Amino acid sequence: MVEAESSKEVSNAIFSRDVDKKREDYLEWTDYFMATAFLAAKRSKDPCSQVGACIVNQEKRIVGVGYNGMPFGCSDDEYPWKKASTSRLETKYLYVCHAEMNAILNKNCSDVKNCTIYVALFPCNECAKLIIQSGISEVVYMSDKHSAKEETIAAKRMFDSAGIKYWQYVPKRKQITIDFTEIDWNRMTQLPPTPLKETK
Ligand SMILES: Nc1ccn([C@H]2C[C@H](O)[C@@H](COP(=O)(O)O)O2)c(=O)n1
Ligand SMILES: [Zn+2]
Repeated sequence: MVEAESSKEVSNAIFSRDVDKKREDYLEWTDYFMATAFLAAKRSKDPCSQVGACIVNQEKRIVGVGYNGMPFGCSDDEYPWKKASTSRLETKYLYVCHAEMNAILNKNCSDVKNCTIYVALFPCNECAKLIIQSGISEVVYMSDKHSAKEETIAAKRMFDSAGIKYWQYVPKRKQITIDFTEIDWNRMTQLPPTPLKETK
């Protein structure tokens, strides 16, 4: 009996310590903004590459989000998603709007001057032009897998000339899980609620 009481006290102490103190494993700003870009990418219908972008102002407010997709009025059920065909007109490349372009065009403020764009893939030359002309001053990217392509080399050349800072994001964690059921978890135990017993 005495033993049971004391172990209860110990567990209460652990739980109260965990819920009384500030959380330590919260998302840092860069992780949050890059994760927002990755979440947006989940909307993409592109079967090969889902790219997302998130524009953030100097007050750390998200002012635009986008992902790669077909333009308005151009049905993503009708336009091609193929990478290669005998005719380029039958590939996605002539039609798809890049994530960066959509994020800039989706902006919810008058301009994106001095903003930072978080993007899953290093911008291509066409998006680099849009980024520069829109006044964005910093690019944070996750992957540079197309670094040898002319589009990427040209993009970097233009960023260097225009004084746009760019740097590769190295995630602190490999994965971020979004679990919609978590909100109903027990605050003290961090466990899912015990399933209700079936009543006869
Ligand atoms: N920075 C980028 C690079 C590419 N995209 C889009 C354009 C296409 O939908 C897809 C690339 O297709 P893949 O050649 O990998 O089959 O990604 C973008 O939005 N932003
Ligand atoms: Zn692009």
